[in-house]
Amino acid sequence: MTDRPSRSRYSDTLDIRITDSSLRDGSHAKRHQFTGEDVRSIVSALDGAGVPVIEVTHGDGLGGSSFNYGFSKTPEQELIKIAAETARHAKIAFLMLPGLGVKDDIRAAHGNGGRICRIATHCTEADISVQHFGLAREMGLETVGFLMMAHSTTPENLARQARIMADAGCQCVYVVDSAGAMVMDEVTDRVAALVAELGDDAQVGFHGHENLGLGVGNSVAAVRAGALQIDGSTRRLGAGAGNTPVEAFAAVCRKMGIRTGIDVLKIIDAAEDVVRPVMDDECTLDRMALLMGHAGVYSSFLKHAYRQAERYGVSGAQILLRAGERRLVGGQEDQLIDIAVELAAEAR
Ligand SMILES: C[C@H](O)CC(=O)C(=O)O
Ligand SMILES: [Mn+2]
Repeated sequence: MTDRPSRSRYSDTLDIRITDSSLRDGSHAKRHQFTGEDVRSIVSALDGAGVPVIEVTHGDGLGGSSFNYGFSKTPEQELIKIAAETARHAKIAFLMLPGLGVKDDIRAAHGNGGRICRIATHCTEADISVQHFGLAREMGLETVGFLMMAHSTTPENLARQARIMADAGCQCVYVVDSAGAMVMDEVTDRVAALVAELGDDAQVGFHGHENLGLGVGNSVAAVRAGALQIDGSTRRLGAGAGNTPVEAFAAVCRKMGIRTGIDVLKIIDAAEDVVRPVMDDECTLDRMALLMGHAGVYSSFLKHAYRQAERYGVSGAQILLRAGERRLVGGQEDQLIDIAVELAAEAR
């Protein structure tokens, strides 16, 4: 592979490390209805295929089970525990959004076998993660920072926010394309800005969505720009049109000589035989998902938009377009109700 800084290698055995988010980002697509058995079967298959990290939590992270975001069928701490008991090699990661989850949730996830604490903030609000990174490091957890909706700020601003996370104890800061709105050069510029800012203080990661059909291409661009950790979801099981498909990305990496530690044939089988049966539907690049990428809308809004469109008899596509105009961010799911009411009033 060319164009990659020679110092960039995750470890002696891996060039990059892939985290599978199907049991966390995929929770949005499942409307947070994962069962213990779903987690057991998916973790077992991914672990057997050599996936090094598997993320398990409510789609909106620890404490996400609520009226605003949607209630979980199974308590997430129970799912984390099952995942940790099932995995033989993979580390179990969990996500938390400060304020939605609290420090006690981190302690509980650690007690249940979670080993990587991923803390997510809007891309201009890294300062709210400082105390959580401090706690996680004190507890001996590996730390990852998630700068969400990264398309909505400049590479320079994003790098400044990454510095806040790294100084607080974050070991890898992710450029998170929550809306699946970035095209390759935008990923390259942001990842490169973080790599330049962080140097050896922290690694850089990339989390993509398929809303413009660019999950794999954008992830390759991120690796070329120096990202050492990449997220994906097997069978694209994630919000919006889903995440970068792990099985396709692993196959592409193999062709490019990038070592991921994942057995391509086994992950292809896991996608088809284990993950697909758990999914309600395929995560597809249909009109609604494509509009999200086009208008820069948070992927997790998709199911909420469908729900409010049905409830108020208005167009889901119009809801998403207005959400883009209002530049809504994660946590403003209730604003979709406001938009639906507005559209219904206009129609009368
Ligand atoms: C809480 C969000 O679903 C985190 C995420 O996966 C994203 O922003 O993308
Ligand atoms: Mn996501």
